[in-house]
Amino acid sequence: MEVLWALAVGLTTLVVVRRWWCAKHRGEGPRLPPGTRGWPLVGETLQFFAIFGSESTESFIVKKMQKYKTQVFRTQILGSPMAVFCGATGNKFIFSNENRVLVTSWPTSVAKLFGTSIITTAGDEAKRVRKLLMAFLSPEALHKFVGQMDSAARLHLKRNWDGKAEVKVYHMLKVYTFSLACSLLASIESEERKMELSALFNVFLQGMMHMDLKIPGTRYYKAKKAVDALRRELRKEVNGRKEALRAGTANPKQDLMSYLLTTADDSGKYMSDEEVVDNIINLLFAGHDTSSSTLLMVLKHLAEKPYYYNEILNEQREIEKSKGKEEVLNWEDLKKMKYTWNVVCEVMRVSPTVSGTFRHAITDFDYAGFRIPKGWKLHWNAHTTHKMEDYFPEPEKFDPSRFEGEGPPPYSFVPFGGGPRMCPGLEFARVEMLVFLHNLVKNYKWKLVFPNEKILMDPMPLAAKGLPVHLLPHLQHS
Ligand code: HEM
Repeated sequence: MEVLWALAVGLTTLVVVRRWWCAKHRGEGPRLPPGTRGWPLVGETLQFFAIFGSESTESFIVKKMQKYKTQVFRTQILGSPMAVFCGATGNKFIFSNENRVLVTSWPTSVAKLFGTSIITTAGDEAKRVRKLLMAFLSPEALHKFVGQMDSAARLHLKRNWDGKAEVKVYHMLKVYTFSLACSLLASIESEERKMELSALFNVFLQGMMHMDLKIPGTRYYKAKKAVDALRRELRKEVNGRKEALRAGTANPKQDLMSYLLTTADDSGKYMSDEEVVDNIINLLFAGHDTSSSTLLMVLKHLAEKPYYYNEILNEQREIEKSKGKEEVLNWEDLKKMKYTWNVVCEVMRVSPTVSGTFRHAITDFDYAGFRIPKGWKLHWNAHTTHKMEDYFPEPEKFDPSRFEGEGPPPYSFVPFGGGPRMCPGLEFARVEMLVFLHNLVKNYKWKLVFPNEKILMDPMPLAAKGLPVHLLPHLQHS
């Protein structure tokens, strides 16, 4: 009974405090976007992050958009006021105004772990780093890595899928994308070395979004230790590579590490060894979980939709027929994978791997008739844009033909973001995923072990049971 009384008093107090808080801030400026600050201190953090915790990621934002009927609304997340920009118009504004009125934004604790790398730089420095990275990540530079990716995919399938009746797709895809990233970014080929780095990397990933408590045993503390160890290990690789480049036993264009060590920026300046290490860690982070989560969703959709699987198989078989048995894929082959890529795009439309990212306002500015004050956080959201009827008729229908011809209107399909901060790894991801799908479908069909397995957003799509599948190898075809 006493517990009930205490609960009732507690709840009433919370409601009164909340009303007082809302009333206090109601008059804070007629031109601010509509919205509410939610509860004192916590604001609407729980509701907002709940969108990342379930499959129906758009509910919080969609409800607010329906309520306010504007292109932008305000909320309060983790103690900061935030404006949420909706739809293609909102995306266009955010992507076109980097360094003018806004800049990219990561929590300080996360930025601290990444040191001096692309995501922690802004303005001219960000442009300089991006240009150096693009020397390796541009389509032209990636041409020569297609064959290497193909060999890596074949080897991975041979070692980890062939002869198995069942595989846990999520784990296998992570192994594949991490291993490929180690090879292409730093020519790390030893399985033992990859496992050592992957173990450190996983501790880093598990703790990076946690609070910087500086208490031994906490997740962030462990993540900091793990990233320090990763830095030491990659520093050893960099030293070894510099020796080899001097001795002429390494190729200046063999991987990202070599590119970064041997390419100067427009002013003739080279990246420091620390910068090279930090950027490789950054790309390992940004590049492997994203691709594995996307492939996970592609494999899930293909298991559920045999029609699209068969169409992809036909396309890939045509490419296979045009090649010798041991001949690896090349850039021309990738150009023929249009249908397969349209299916991947439709999967990224209905289940975007990255829901959206954050910026912050570096000056007061006006948008859609509202004032956004300097210092506010800003958010753009792929999930909501991808489900808008205006850009995608019958948005719930799975239909890869949306990507034929001109495709969706500008800024409406944004799985890789946009503008100067757009994902620099887009082409890398495209090639990596197409090459993997080519090799997978031509060897296997698969069936979900748990047809209704839940997909969690953590914050990227993750299958609750790891998406185990029954593997059904094709009978030998001519
Ligand atoms: C399907 C796979 C991938 C998806 C869906 C994806 C998506 C994204 C998104 C949405 C952003 C934020 C863009 C913005 O804020 O406007 C981003 C940033 C980034 N991505 Fe990717 N990405 C993928 C693969 C990769 C790969 C393979 C790499 C590297 C090899 C990579 C490297 C990066 C980096 C370094 C950034 C930060 C860019 C900056 O802050 O300027 N990504 N990615």
